[in-house]
Amino acid sequence: MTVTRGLEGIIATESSISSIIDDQLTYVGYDIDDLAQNSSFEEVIYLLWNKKLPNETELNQFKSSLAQEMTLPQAVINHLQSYDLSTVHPMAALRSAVSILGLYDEEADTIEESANNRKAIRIQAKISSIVTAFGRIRKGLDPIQPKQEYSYAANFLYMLNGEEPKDLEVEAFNKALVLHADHELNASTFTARVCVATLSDIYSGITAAIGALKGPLHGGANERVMSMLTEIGEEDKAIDYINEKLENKEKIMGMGHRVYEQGDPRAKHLREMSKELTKITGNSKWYNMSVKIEEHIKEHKGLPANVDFYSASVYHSLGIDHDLFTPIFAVSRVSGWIAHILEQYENNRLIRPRAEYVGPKKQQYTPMEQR
Ligand SMILES: CC(=O)SCCNC(=O)CCNC(=O)[C@H](O)C(C)(C)COP(=O)(O)OP(=O)(O)OC[C@H]1O[C@@H](n2cnc3c(N)ncnc32)[C@H](O)[C@@H]1OP(=O)(O)O
Ligand SMILES: O=C([O-])CC(=O)C(=O)O
Repeated sequence: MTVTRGLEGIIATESSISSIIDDQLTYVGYDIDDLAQNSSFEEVIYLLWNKKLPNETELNQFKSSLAQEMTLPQAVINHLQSYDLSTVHPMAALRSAVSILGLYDEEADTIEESANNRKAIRIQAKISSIVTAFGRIRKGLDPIQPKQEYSYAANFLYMLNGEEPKDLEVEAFNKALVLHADHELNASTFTARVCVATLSDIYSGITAAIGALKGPLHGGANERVMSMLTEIGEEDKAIDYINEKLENKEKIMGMGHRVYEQGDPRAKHLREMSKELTKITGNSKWYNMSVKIEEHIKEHKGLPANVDFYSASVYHSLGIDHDLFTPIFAVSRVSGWIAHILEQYENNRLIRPRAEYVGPKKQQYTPMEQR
């Protein structure tokens, strides 16, 4: 047996959802640059789930079905209010809350196609309400009901902050959601597919995927990028800080990627947004510091920035709490997880690779009293 550590380069499935070819990312064949520039997040969700762009009527219907499903069961809110949110990481709370959401969905345990399509809408709609409710409850505030007339991006910011978001904020947040929506067979998507390939249900698949996204080598990196920038504090300290980390063989969060060699095509959009948002904050420190780090790592390690690097300063500029960065990634990526889960069900086979056994062999069993 040949072991490929981390399954690098292994083609584990066929998929017609997103592709990365020659460092270019497409969703259903549409270039991410075009989608980031032109589309709403709702349009992208529709594209990922239906493999075609919606016409105006289809999009309006889709938007309204999402907006109608955003309200959370009171039991989920009660659950969020029942523990000490000052000590719980929001990704842990989200993982548990999505699982609990399944307990209040009468169709949770069926994997029948039309039920799955209805659950897809419910989960996509409600995940944003869970994250924003968490963000408010821990500050002693009540969750806010979404506005039917708002877009998904605008509703998220509104439900989090309780005030009408500015156009530039909605535009930036919508673009971030579009850019994070899907990414071929990344670790959390693979996790979701492995889970449902046992013919388990969609809530189990999403709960498992949230657990995988939480880790710092994956979605958890965006929060840690902001911790790093905050720890550095001043622009002129950035290079010494990074050099020390590299000398200690520590990884720089938001840098490097398993698949991209030259660079992550999403990073340039987030870099531009990070720069643009300094217009709102009047503070270009985090953007300037990020550029310095990116250039230094590229030059000295040959590693490009990934999607998590500039999303940190983008979300910070939008006034979002740092530990909500990864939950926001989940709010977007759940669209991709659902698309992959539905694709897995369509042509399912149990995912069960092998391990090469390297432990001791032919051991003699010793009775307890002789050990
Ligand atoms: C949305 C996302 O999930 S994007 C990724 C988010 N994660 C991060 O930003 C965390 C930081 N980055 C990393 O840890 C890695 O680049 C990963 C996990 C993303 C991909 O890495 P892999 O393909 O598994 O590469 P691996 O971790 O084996 O690293 C290969 C070499 O590059 C180095 N390297 C990779 N990334 C980094 C980094 N960010 N900082 C410093 N060195 C790095 C490793 O130390 C290793 O060096 P060595 O060969 O001298 O030991
Ligand atoms: O594809 C990966 O390995 C990680 C990533 O960039 C993502 O999930 O967006």
